[in-house]
Amino acid sequence: MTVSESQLRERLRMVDDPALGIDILSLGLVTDIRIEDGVANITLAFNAPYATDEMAMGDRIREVVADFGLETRLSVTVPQHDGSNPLPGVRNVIAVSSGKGGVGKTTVATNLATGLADAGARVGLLDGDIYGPNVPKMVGIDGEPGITDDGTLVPPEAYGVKVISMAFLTREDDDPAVLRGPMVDKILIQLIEEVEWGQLDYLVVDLPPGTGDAQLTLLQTLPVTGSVVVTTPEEVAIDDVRKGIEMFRNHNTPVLGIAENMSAYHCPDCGGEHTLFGSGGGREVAEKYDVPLLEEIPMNPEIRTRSDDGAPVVLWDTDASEPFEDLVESVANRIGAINRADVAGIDPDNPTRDELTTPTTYGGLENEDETASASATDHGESSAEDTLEAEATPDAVEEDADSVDDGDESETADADEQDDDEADGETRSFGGLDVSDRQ
Ligand SMILES: Nc1ncnc2c1ncn2[C@@H]1O[C@H](COP(=O)(O)OP(=O)(O)OP(=O)(O)O)[C@@H](O)[C@H]1O
Repeated sequence: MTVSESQLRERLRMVDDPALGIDILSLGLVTDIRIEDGVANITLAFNAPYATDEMAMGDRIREVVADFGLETRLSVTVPQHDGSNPLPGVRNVIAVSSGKGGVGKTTVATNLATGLADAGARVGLLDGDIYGPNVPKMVGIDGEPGITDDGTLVPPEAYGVKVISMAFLTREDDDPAVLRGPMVDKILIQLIEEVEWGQLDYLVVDLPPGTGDAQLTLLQTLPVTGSVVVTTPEEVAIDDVRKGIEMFRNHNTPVLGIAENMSAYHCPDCGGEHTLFGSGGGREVAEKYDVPLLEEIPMNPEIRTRSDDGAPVVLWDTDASEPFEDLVESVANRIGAINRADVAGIDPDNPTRDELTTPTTYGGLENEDETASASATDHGESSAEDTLEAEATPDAVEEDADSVDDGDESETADADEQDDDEADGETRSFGGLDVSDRQ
């Protein structure tokens, strides 16, 4: 059967976006289609690498295309931010925040970062918690960053995650409580801008607890894609969550959702479930503010012992790791939904067809070849093209766990491979997914 590009394009209306509930063509997510030698080359405006929803849409597109007897090659053209972005190589910034201290914010940030890297993504972790920079300990780094000739910090790695922490820049005898505001700002900006982050799919930022000046500095300096708000379920913690959500909304930063930590304790002795900090607070506040409840993480001593050992629990295949695996998936999917809603010009929390504009946001479906790339350039977007080819499967935990023993020289073979590939712009492949960056 011969099929034209416009016929194939129309057929892609059969592929719905699972988060936004609208088909990908109407959303303007299909930015180019070309059929050559029995292969349908389709370009998509996706920007959440390894998000399961985006991989599922890729599979669905392949099925639809196969009905025409064609093979599929999917490219992802990512709108990169313009020149004012201090981190041009970073696709998504995820802020992890909490209204008050001690609720498990750093535990969530470290598990999120290492879990995303374990799925195959390129990840950085910025420990911006000036009052308790615990990230290096929780991921088992005791080395220090390297430094280039021009004074840029080179982050040490753990489990494939590039890590920078306040702990690297403040001496042990520095009392963060006495650091004055401008000094804190200076250090935070240095942590963001003077670091060799390279190309990252996700930069996870562990914010200090609360809603003070340090948080505002970070929000004003970083292009935050969305924030995860961590809380325990009790009333006083929930009151602080409200302030946090309002702070993000005042800065036009999407709230990815609530992670309720220490939700319940499953007692191994009596078999009962105890809600030490009450229950339902996270769900209540999520409903009130119309944001997703991303996960309810039970209290489990294994979560603490793994963190204390510098090997986040998400990397271990146990009962305690499951809520964090789910959280990683929900966060990546939510980031993807927010980016795709942005392309479509609609509200990710209330997507309706009424708000849709012409589906040619930055592609050139109607206008072939040169026009498509010219259109992307007009928007000040350099396009990185990724190729989705197969399903992702997480890397073996043990291999990653071994690599932490090497401390700050813990760059894994995978990461080495990845760096080489990036340098010459060839396809990089890990976790079963082929991705090629054209820089
Ligand atoms: N679900 C959980 N079950 C058991 N222990 C937990 C859980 N979540 C966190 N912890 C433990 O609670 C302690 C506090 O967690 P964490 O340091 O992540 O909190 P935080 O909100 O970042 O604190 P701070 O405000 O001091 O930075 C740590 O010892 C951590 O291992």
